[in-house]
Amino acid sequence: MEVCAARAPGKIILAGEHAVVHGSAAVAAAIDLYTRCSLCLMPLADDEAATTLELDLKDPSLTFSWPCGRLREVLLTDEAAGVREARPCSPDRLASIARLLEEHEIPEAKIWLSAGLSAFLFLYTSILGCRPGKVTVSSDLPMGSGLGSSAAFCVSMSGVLLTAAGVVTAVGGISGEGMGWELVGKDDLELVNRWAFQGEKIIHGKPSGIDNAVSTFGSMIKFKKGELTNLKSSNPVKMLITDTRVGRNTKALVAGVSERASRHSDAMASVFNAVNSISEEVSSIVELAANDEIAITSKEEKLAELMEMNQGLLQCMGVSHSSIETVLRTTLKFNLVSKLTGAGGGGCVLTLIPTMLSNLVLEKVIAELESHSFRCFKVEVGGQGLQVCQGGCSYFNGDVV
Ligand SMILES: Nc1ncnc2c1ncn2[C@@H]1O[C@H](COP(=O)(O)OP(=O)(O)OP(=O)(O)O)[C@@H](O)[C@H]1O
Ligand SMILES: C[C@@](O)(CCO)CC(=O)[O-]
Ligand SMILES: [Mg+2]
Repeated sequence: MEVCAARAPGKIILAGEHAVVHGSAAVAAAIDLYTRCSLCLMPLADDEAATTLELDLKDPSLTFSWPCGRLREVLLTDEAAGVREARPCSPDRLASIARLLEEHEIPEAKIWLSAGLSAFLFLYTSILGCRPGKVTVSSDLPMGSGLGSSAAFCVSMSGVLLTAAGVVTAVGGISGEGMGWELVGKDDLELVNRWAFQGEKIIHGKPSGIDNAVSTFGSMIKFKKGELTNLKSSNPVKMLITDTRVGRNTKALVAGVSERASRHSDAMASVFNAVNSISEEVSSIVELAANDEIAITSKEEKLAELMEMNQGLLQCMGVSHSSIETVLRTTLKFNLVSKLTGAGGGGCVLTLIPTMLSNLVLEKVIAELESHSFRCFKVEVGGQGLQVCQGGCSYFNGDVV
């Protein structure tokens, strides 16, 4: 029984969501909340009826299983057809995957999982064929809330599958972490990113690629038309994340913005253009070195103003929500600026935490936000991207320990 695992981080978008789908620049950073996938490859048995592909989702505690013979029959495939180039999921293959999912009773309240399950079946069978195995997924990220849960799912899944296929290899441990997680070389990361993007297309419809890129490569990045620039943030950027717990779906929100853009093409082109300028300015500001209190405060004031402007333009795109407006009003009472992050329509909101803000005030802000039944997270911004744990990693109940 071969065992390997991968973990990939969620993300925040500091500026540029939605506009990035239409060619504007955006700025995003990895956060220290992860999705972890582990894989046990089972030996091939003579009795095919006995072999299955199993997916165990720890959150929300559901298990799915497909007989390998049934996968072969419906997908008309056995061997994976070369994994060094990521292939898109054809409409025929997506229809076959939908048939396989229909054979499962997905609870009505969890029907939103179908997109993730489709991406899983596509990635698994494309990379490993119809081999028997058990994949376990657990995540720190709220799903469908703007923190890139779909991208972290596709990146960690692609990472573990490509590691098992022997085409991605670990290059060394992470200092200070004795958990067996290792980094991955640049070319391997590029390959994982291309596969994860194909998975994101199944979940998002028309992703820009920013979420899978920041989850794969980590750090803080500027992203424009598929081009990625690493940003060296010279001072820590502190953000509070508030999850409004209002569920929404990125695919529908992205489609809604595109429809508005086709109804008002000139006006929306100006909106996207303004967002592009905001993202360019945000990316230069985060790289500015500020060495004293005055310089740090001035840098933070500029960032806050740009976030406020970006939020106004997201309202123009039609992706704000009354719950987001409540967060904005609440934090403004403490002179703090917030903007939605990710696709909006509910989900998560970012609040810039100035370096000089006292912990006492921050705790008051959190208490007031939580009195609205929102959930707050303090996160580290700009950390590592994909990490893997190859062979030899101890495996316990789906967690790498
Ligand atoms: N751990 C997971 N297990 C199974 N499916 C998942 C998991 N994480 C994400 N998904 C799939 O991704 C979908 C959520 O993706 P969606 O793009 O709508 O939100 P998000 O990625 O959290 O937010 P954003 O795209 O705005 O950053 C879920 O409905 C599910 O289908
Ligand atoms: C809304 C969006 O811009 C970001 C979602 O995190 C979609 C995308 O870029 O794929
Ligand atoms: Mg997503």
